[in-house]
Amino acid sequence: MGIGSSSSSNPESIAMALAKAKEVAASAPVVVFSKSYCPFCTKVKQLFTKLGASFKAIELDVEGDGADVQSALAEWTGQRTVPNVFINGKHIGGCDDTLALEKSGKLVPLLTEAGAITGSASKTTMTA
Ligand SMILES: N[C@@H](CCC(=O)N[C@@H](CS)C(=O)NCC(=O)O)C(=O)O
Repeated sequence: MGIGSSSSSNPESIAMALAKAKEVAASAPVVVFSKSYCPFCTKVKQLFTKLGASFKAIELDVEGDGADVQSALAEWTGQRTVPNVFINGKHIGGCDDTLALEKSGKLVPLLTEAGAITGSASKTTMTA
């Protein structure tokens, strides 16, 4: 491994990963840093799908620099676990945090404001 290699977790590669994490986090209305085998990640992605919200998922166990991005996210957000959810570029938290937002009725407005939910809301009930 030569000097300047980005394939190991050193401060330099984590700094690069931090720049990437920040760029990716703001690159879509909803971004989920995830792992393909993580049940909490599946749950959160299923919730967004159920709500009709588009999202971008980055599977850190598949990405070559996933470990560095995870370390960068831990430094930046204080959260090392996945899923690590961003809405409108803003850090939301993990699965529990996202589910709590839904329970309190705040998630759909956030998703709508971010532009992740477009068109008519499927859960809207019209009473005559
Ligand atoms: N309470 C957390 C649970 C998340 C969690 O435990 N995720 C596991 C993967 S299933 C994790 O990130 N473990 C550390 C790691 O993969 O590095 C949440 O609500 O998001």
